[in-house]
Amino acid sequence: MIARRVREASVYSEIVPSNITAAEVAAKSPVGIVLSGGPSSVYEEGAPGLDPAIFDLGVPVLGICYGFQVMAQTLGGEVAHSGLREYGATDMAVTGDGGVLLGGQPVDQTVWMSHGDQVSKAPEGFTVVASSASTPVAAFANDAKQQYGVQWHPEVKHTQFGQNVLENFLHTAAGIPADWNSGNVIADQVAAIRAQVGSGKVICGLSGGVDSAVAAALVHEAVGDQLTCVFVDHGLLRADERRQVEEDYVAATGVRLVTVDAREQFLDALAGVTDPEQKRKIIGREFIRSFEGAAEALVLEAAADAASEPVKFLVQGTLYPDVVESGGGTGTANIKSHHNVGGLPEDLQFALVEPLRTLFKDEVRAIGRQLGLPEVIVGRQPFPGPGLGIRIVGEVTFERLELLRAADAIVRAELTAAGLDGEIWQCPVVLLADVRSVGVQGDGRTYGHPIVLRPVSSEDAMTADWTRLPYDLLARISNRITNEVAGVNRVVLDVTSKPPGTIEWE
Ligand SMILES: Nc1ncnc2c1ncn2[C@@H]1O[C@H](COP(=O)(O)OP(=O)(O)OP(=O)(O)O)[C@@H](O)[C@H]1O
Ligand SMILES: O=c1[nH]c(=O)c2[nH+]cn([C@@H]3O[C@H](COP(=O)(O)O)[C@@H](O)[C@H]3O)c2[nH]1
Ligand SMILES: NC(=O)CC[C@H](N)C(=O)O
Ligand SMILES: [Mg+2]
Repeated sequence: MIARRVREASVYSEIVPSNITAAEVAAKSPVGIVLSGGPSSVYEEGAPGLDPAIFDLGVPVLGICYGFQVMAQTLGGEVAHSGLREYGATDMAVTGDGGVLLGGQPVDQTVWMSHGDQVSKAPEGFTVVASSASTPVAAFANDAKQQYGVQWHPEVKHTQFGQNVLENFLHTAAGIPADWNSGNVIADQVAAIRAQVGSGKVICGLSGGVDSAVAAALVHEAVGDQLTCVFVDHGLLRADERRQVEEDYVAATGVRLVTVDAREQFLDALAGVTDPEQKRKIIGREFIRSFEGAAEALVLEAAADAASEPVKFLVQGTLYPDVVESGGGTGTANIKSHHNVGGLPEDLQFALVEPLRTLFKDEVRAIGRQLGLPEVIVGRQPFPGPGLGIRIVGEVTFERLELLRAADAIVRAELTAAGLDGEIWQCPVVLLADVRSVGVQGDGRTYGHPIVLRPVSSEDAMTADWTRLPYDLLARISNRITNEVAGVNRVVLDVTSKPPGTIEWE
């Protein structure tokens, strides 16, 4: 979230683990450092600390929540567990003139807090610039050293002046210009792709989704017809998806596209598997096997006329959230293994070309528009690579896929008819295959499965809220699904935000 908000301030940002050394930080030449929050308590055995020399690099630092507490502790202040916890919206007051971080903001404001520990004494040289009823030291500043900290979460939208705090740190305190945007990404990436692949052949996993469409367009811009796109029909697709990609997509972009029919292969590999992480790893592996098959076929085809070399490069539309959620490196939690990152097999032979790996979805959409991709592609709702495979809670079978495909088609048709496609981020439809409940249909007893509707609103899939769909629309969807999809006798609505729920159920 913090990285995302920094980008929103037109400053490039990257996440690194807390055990990075000062030398490694220096090697990256950062112009500012933000220390994030976290669940530990600084005084606990084994709590994440940081290399104290980071504070001597002369780089401006902003500590947030746990980062603020670590800063206090490392620089000679004190952190205590007072038993006064603050969760959620909290009244905070700016003290004095607020300094660089809070100057110009209203004295009384609402911030989002989420902590049980607090800084009981600011380190020497630091001025307290905000406090709340339970937290006298809610923010501090040391202008001479350009070091700042806040107990609350400025990255959260519920914090009234949160973005302003971040921008004050970035632009005013650290003096970083607001000059990062998607325009420079295109030129940089085209150059980087050319340098990486040279005259080699490249294949791109193309799904019909936004990310791979934009990745393919960038690579096409860089290396032209060295590129062939490969669409894998793994049998976990939604109704009509294959035709859409094969016809509409090719018509809009003119890319060279090969389709691999891997329906049996995926279904066989998934037989008997119910654990979500295991499903994701199997799907990740079978995707790569399909790409290998397609690459070999291309080489054989080329062998007929020209010198044919193996395809060494695989383009994927991997985004930063895929990497972050897959536990991208040390120090971040593994939430779920996205098939294209954490689900990749160990014996991967391809060199990956992932020009969007550091970007968020809205940035990718902006790049797609700049590259001239049509709105039907750029504005599409996301659909995960593992598809319906991670929307069947329980074993994936052909019959269950058919059932879910039918329910999903109804939901999509109704949302489109209601004109809501542009308003919701996406609406996973989930089959609880291991749950059954009693119903009465056609005057007889049924013992069927529930279908879950998961409409969400989001800006970047990092956080999301459940979308308040009109009741009459929900009623129509429920009615149609229970009438038209045999085996389903109940439709339920998921009213959980992210966090704590993720968007997909598995
Ligand atoms: N059916 C598929 N065939 C080939 N490649 C795929 C397929 N599904 C996913 N991929 C690859 O995996 C990557 C990640 O999938 P993901 O769903 O995150 O992206 P997307 O489909 O391109 O965009 P969106 O998030 O809008 O659905 C894709 O960019 C693509 O490279
Ligand atoms: O290509 C993908 N491969 C995956 O393995 C995967 N898992 C989740 N998603 C999509 O990512 C976004 C965030 O989803 P979650 O809140 O469920 O993690 C949502 O948009 C999800 O649909 C995936 N996309
Ligand atoms: N959100 C956080 O960073 C919490 C920090 C620390 N665990 C606390 O409870 O005070
Ligand atoms: Mg997709």
